[in-house]
Amino acid sequence: MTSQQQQQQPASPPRPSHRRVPFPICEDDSLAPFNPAQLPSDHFLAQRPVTPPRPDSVIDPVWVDGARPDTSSLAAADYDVSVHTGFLPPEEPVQSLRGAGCGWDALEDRLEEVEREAAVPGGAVGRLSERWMRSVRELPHASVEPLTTLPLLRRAHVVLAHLTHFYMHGTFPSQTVVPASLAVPLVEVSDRLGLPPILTYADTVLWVWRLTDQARGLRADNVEITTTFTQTPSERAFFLLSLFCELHGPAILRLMSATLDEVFFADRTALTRIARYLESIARLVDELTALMAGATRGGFGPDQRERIVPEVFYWEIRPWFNGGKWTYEGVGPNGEGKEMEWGGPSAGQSSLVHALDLFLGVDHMPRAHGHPHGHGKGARVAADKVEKAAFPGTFHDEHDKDTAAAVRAAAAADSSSSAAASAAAKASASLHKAPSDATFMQRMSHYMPGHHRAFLSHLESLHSPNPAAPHAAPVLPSLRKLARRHPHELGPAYDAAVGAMRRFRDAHMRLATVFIVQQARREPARGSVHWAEWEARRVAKERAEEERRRLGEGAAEREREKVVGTGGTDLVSFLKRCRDRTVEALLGDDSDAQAQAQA
Ligand code: HEM
Repeated sequence: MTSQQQQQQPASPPRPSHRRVPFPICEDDSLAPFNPAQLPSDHFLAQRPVTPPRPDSVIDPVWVDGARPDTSSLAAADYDVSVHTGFLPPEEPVQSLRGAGCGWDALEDRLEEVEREAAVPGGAVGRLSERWMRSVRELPHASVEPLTTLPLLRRAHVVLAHLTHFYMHGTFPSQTVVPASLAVPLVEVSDRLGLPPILTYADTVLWVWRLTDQARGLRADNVEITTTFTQTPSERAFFLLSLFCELHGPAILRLMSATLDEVFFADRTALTRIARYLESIARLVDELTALMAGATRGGFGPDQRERIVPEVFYWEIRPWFNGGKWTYEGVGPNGEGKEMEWGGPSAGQSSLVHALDLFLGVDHMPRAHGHPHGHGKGARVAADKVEKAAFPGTFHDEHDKDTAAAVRAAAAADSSSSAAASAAAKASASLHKAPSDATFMQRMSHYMPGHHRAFLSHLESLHSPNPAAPHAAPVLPSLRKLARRHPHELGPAYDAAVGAMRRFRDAHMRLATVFIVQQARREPARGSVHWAEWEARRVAKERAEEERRRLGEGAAEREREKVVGTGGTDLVSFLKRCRDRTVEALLGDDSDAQAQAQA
């Protein structure tokens, strides 16, 4: 543009210098390249966490310097979120700790051995050799001393968490004691990462990939999953499905960041831009939905070549993921064992989905049935009851004590007996441990790397005044509030984004139905360790049917619910509830939107 043309342009209103979308949003974006110094200090992608994650666990000063997240990513580096890779690490993960010394070579060796041993037709749950199990117990204690960077710590968690799950489910019924050779370094490494000492979504998706061709960078057709339990294409595809979703993270986060910049100003230009960004977010979320729909139909990813076989997933892969109430040997203050209960990995631990919910104002807080906005104590108690029914092992209650006792008793008995089977079923229903007043989504955040959890809590705090420091930082109106205030400018775009999240959850429910609910009803292979458990359930169900005939329909219905339990009914109603919470966020013809706008 010539200087003469510039003079003829209508003068645009002066704008503060930090009104700048921090990253190029799309190809034709005309904004200047991002300079991190231009971000306002309270920008959600700029600020250091107010409280660093798990500060009490950072005991090694070397770690403080060496393991800080990579700050070259120009995005919320202190939160370990990258502008190029989102919640995935900015560099290809460390592939091996060989050469680190201090016991890590031996741990890598055990992992390589067991991956080979477990790669047998029909799966190896409950059938690992005593030779391998013993070799794990006899491992020298690995020291975390050489793990001075975040990528090294991540690899250590991947190795130890996989070895732990191989070990615990290498016998049937599963083990209940994590040997000190795994437990001690796992707890130490977990503390430093702000993770629980169990296999998480980070270990199975975020941190276990490598590039096929280094020159082509991170993209869906150039990435491979490196560590699996079964070495099957189905397991690789299962993790790739989530990884492909995460690849949308950078674009989504950039749009969220740009939106929040505009929310700060909320003038006419800002509202137009926000509407555009929300529509783009809706399109990106629809791409996640398309991935899920592809996986449900049979093929997804580049050339639709990835495929997860539902029965292989359910019977051969998924049992390796189970968490439980385990004794971690040698981790107590005086070297004694410590009992802890944790659930296994779930894409419910994906920070990306949580970030979208927070950003759009999808509220998962428990509330009383029929009271969509009820948040009182009574409402929470009622909703907790529903969650307890769906995930009985999630809560600390009498049931947990019974489960541990039942498992111990069953382990002592014949492993093919129905007692062992039903105890194992009970144990595998033990999913997630966390405070009983937290929602499922809150509990899932305990399974995210500490930096990501801090990122989400910072995102949340942008809209909520800090009662301890009411004047500390300006509080942004939530996007939902803003959309209600400006229904004409923002309503349709906001609803488009929330509607996309609803379609995402609809597609996810279909996926869970095909891969879990339907499979739970099918008979596993006769030779597999699951057959006895399945048979015990079948017999119990038959008994319930007899009861139905004896007691009449209503009572029998209740019996049937008890039997199906977490195998189907409860899971579906839980996922439906997450979907319903999303629908509640829609503004639609929200009658009180105008009233809010006046407020
Ligand atoms: C075959 C693939 C999948 C299956 C069988 C599956 C199954 C499940 C199940 C059983 C739950 C209930 C809670 C739990 O057990 O952890 C769940 C929750 C959840 N999953 Fe998946 N899932 C799959 C893929 C994905 C993917 C690719 C994503 C997205 C990254 C995802 C996101 C979520 C979220 C966010 C929740 C929490 C509930 C909600 O927000 O609706 N899942 N999933």
